[in-house]
Amino acid sequence: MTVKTFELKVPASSANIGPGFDVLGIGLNLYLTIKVTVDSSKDTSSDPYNCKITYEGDGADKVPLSSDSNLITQTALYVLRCNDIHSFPQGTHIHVNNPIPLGRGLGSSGSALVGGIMLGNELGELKLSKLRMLDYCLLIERHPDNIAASMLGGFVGSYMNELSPEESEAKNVPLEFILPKPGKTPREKYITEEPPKNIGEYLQYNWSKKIRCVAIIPDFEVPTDESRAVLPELYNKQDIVFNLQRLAVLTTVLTHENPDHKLIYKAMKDKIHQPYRYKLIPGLGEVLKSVTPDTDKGLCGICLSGAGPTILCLATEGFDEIANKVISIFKKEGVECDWKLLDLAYDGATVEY
Ligand SMILES: Nc1ncnc2c1ncn2[C@@H]1O[C@H](COP(=O)(O)OP(=O)(O)O)[C@@H](O)[C@H]1O
Ligand SMILES: N[C@@H](CCOP(=O)(O)O)C(=O)O
Repeated sequence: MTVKTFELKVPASSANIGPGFDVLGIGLNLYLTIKVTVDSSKDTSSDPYNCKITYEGDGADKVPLSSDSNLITQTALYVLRCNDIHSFPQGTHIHVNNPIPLGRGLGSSGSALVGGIMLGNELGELKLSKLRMLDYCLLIERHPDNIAASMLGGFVGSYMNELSPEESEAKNVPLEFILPKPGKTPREKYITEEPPKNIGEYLQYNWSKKIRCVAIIPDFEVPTDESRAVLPELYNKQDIVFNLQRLAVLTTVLTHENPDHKLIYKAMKDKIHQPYRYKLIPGLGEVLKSVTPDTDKGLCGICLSGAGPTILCLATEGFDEIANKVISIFKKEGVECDWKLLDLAYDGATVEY
């Protein structure tokens, strides 16, 4: 009888940071943990792929516990399948503890994907590097900002490489062939090939240790798919240049040891995703307009976190006051909020035996 145990820890993320839509992200010290035990003497045959799942934390009332429909295990099965392994080892048990609120723009799905890929990597003893694992993540998530921040940690910029026509075709394969719905897709259509190599490039920037993150979390979900569906296909030149100019300044100004609050605030403005998302998040326009370094001591910048509805305030002090101001604006719209004071998770996703 062999027993193997290990624990995966994956940070939450806040993607975009204002103008860096699909480009920038920070890993946050709010961790999805996955405790794994493989005990070959245990009977796990009641699950279609031999994996007992237990779960606590956010989403406990709705996250599926069958390995063919849970995002973490579906993702692990995808990596295993690409490496010619078609089930979890006999006696696999994963216990998930998830404090990351689902559907709020703190990267819960990105963290689940990163956790799932790492789970497959460990169980299959595949020895994939973090960069290679990001290729697998990108076939599912299709934008690099949140997954790169969760996988690598810290403050990360990323872009997608231009791929050959064949590689692009492989990258854009329908999602249901990668994460098949239980019983819906014929087995022969499952993707069993490894993803193209080096789909993305990533760079970790420094981050001023004086800047902390206030996440104000409204009590409703905005699924990322819906929040992306409201964005236009085409943009005008002025709006793109507006964002590019700010992005160039933002990635450096956030690294300065002594933060320039007013410059950060201005450099965090955006014209390519936040305005289109106002209609999904009552109060968002008012929040972004009303909380400023002039009116709120300690505030550096404010933006929508990921696809929303969470608001990310970067600040050096006055954390409670800033959070309470945002909460009071949402309250006028009938929206209740929770809030958390977070710091960057510099190590990214980890595995411990
Ligand atoms: N720990 C988890 N385990 C299983 N599924 C998860 C987990 N975290 C997120 N998900 C899935 O991802 C969905 C949320 O993804 P998404 O809409 O992209 O929001 P977010 O901004 O939180 O990433 C959830 O409704 C759930 O289906
Ligand atoms: N760039 C993406 C980021 C989505 O992040 P999430 O935390 O909401 O999953 C977007 O803005 O759509």
